[in-house]
Amino acid sequence: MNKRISIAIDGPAAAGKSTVAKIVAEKLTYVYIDTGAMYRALTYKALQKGARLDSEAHLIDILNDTSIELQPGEKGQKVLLDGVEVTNDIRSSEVTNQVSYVAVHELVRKEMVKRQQEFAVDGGVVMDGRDIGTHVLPNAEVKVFLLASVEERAQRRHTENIQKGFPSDLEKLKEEIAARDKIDSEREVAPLKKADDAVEIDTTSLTIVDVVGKIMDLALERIG
Ligand SMILES: Nc1ncnc2c1ncn2[C@@H]1O[C@H](COP(=O)(O)OP(=O)(O)O)[C@@H](O)[C@H]1O
Ligand SMILES: Nc1ccn([C@@H]2O[C@H](COP(=O)(O)OP(=O)(O)O)[C@@H](O)[C@H]2O)c(=O)n1
Repeated sequence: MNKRISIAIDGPAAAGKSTVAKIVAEKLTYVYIDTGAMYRALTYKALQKGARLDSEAHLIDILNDTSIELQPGEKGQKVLLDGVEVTNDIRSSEVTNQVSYVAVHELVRKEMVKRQQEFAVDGGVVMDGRDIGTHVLPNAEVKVFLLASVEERAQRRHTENIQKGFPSDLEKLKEEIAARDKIDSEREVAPLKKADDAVEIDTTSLTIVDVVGKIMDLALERIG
């Protein structure tokens, strides 16, 4: 049997990480793990409980009492929070605009990283996030850092919102994406950063098929 490797895909908001990670995982029959969904699920629960998002102690208490499951579903990955599906709820703009404040806390990250590493223990995973190549899977055989201009990323989310029938304001999206990138890149613990050994791919003028092709080439080289 071929070696089952780990593939880490990091990058800023709306760079295309989850889209290509999902396709690469399908092609290789690997498990896809969306780590952003885990931070989103915790944020959703904390907001429901009226928790202060600047209170690390409160958030870690909530997380220690929370189960987050990621399951393959018909339309991509399903997210279960304490056994209840929240796949769509965690994509609300309220969660999107608050999640980076939850993700700054060291103890929260430590627990999330532990859970993520457990998912990946047997290899055969494609994991996307912000700190996968640098902290979660530092020994991943393939590390990719996806980039695109903020204008392109906002336009992609805008098109996606319109296709889904959601209200969408391109200028506001641009500001929100830039604000989230800033918090994610400037936080002290495991900031968004390209791992030294990651391959950078600027997707601004690439199609999804192009990006998947480049990652598959890297993966197949390592799988042998
Ligand atoms: N290379 C690409 N070219 C055009 N659109 C893309 C590309 N990659 C992803 N997209 C689209 O951009 C949007 C954001 O992608 P997504 O995978 O959700 O980003 P991320 O996981 O990095 O936040 C989606 O609507 C997706 O279909
Ligand atoms: N490994 C990760 C994944 C996400 N996150 C946080 O979770 C947020 C949401 O991640 P996401 O991947 O769902 O974001 P999108 O780019 O898909 O909108 C990010 O903006 C980060 O604040 C993180 O800190 N570390």
